[in-house]
Amino acid sequence: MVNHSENIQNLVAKDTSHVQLSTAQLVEKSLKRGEGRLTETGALRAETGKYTGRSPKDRFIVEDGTLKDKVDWGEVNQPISEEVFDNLFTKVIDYLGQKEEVFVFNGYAGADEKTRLNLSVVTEFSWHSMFARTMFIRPETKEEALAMDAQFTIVSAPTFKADPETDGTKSEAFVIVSLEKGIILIGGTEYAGEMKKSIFSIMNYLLPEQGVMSMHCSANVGENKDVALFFGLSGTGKTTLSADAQRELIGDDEHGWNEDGVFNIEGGCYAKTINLSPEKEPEIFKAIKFGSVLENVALDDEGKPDYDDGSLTENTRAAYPLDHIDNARIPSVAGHPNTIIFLTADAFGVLPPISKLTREQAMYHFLSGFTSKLAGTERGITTPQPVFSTCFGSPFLPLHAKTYADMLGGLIDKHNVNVYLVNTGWSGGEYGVGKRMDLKYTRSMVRRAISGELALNAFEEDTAFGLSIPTSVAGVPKEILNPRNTWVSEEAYDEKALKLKEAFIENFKKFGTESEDIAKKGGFSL
Ligand SMILES: Nc1ncnc2c1ncn2[C@@H]1O[C@H](COP(=O)(O)OP(=O)(O)O)[C@@H](O)[C@H]1O
Ligand SMILES: C=C(OP(=O)(O)O)C(=O)O
Ligand SMILES: [Mn+2]
Repeated sequence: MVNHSENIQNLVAKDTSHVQLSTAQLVEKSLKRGEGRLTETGALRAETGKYTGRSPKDRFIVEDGTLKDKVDWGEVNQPISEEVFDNLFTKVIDYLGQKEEVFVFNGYAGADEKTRLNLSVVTEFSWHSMFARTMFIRPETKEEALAMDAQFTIVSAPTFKADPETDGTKSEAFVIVSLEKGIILIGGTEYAGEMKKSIFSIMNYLLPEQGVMSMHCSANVGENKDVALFFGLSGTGKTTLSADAQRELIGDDEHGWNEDGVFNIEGGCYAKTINLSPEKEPEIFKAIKFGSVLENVALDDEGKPDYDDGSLTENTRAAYPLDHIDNARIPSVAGHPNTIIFLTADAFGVLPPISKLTREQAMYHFLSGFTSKLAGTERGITTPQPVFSTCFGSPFLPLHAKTYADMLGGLIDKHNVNVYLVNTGWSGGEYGVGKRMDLKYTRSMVRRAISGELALNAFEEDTAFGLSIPTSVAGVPKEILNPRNTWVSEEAYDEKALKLKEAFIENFKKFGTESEDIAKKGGFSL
């Protein structure tokens, strides 16, 4: 029998383990160990080698007895046996035990104290500890951190490579969650995003059990306490659109919604930095300074980042604590949302840039989760891949999609929320022909949706999907509002739109006959 907690405690208690180092100490350590370099604004920059995005095929959940019926097993939540887990756990602990030093960060997931999770993150790399310190919620004092009892522990050993033949993994990399033991074991990959997204997956398991909705969305709040949520799969614009000088940022990626309102799960943001510019995304650009971590961003000899350089990956990243954003709300808690925006990056270029959804359409589109996987975010994705990612976050959902959809439906009704579908993807033709929607237009549309101004406008129904498209939006050229007008050929548009509609219908079959009603009311039945 492996005593997991004793093993972890012994590792943490070693003289050579650094527990709860300050940001300055972690930066110094990282530089001394040759893990990274400083940028001209004092950010720490690291490269992650072969793995520059998440590796979903290497992600597993231990099939413990008590979980069998709860987890939605399949391609996303791949089962792995306790035996395989224990064997790898022992190897990884031994491996880390032989290292000259390891790093430990203790903190929280969840800004709501009633449901927050105590975390411990044990890492081989100093810069990974810095990432954890940046992304999770920091205890106020070191004493508080040292006194914590972890409910979940991440053990990360990126230079430990599994042997699929003997270790029972699919490759050298693995991200294995044991919900029962409260352990996440990561090896073979240096991409830091695995750590934050595995904790998110766990919160998506734990929060619904406590009656709290968990969501893959960003959130911000305006002067009038009007809260907006932006759901979307990776790269669709959650981080970019939630950073808005006119509104307080609650968080950029992971939130809970309880009887008091919404709260952030994290303490930091994780922005994509490809083509980042101070003109288009000033808040994010300014947030990258001492205390931030850059991943796979090109750096010249003088330490100046070149954000246009995607030679290491399209998925270049910046992690920064929430307080690097001027108008961040800390603690990151706010009231109930008035507006929900579903972000989709439609690579076919057929969905309107903004449309207002009825309650039924909202349920249908939430369950469908149509969007694209964008280049670099997952291993092997180099061009946008259309995908149905249920709840706009299927890679992170351990439970059945209906659990989340039912909760959201109930909350939308109770709080009378306006829901919009926003296409941040292609316009004027599909990927390769048209171009990505102009960010400044998306921002204008989103601002007007949130202010309530848009709901008062006149709408027309689109021919393909029955969506309500506003006939005008201040600051946005009229002709881009209905995508049919932006294509060179209307026939070509109609053909592509019909294909997408058929794909929607086909995809929805997986939700079974009990969901037929949702499809019918959402306007998607044959
Ligand atoms: N119309 C648009 N809306 C939102 N983002 C856009 C748009 N056009 C281009 N982008 C770019 O797409 C990326 C969106 O990424 P990000 O906001 O980090 O997504 P997420 O947080 O959902 O993963 C950014 O690099 C942003 O500059
Ligand atoms: C970190 C990620 O999420 P996002 O792009 O949604 O910020 C990810 O998908 O690896
Ligand atoms: Mn993001």
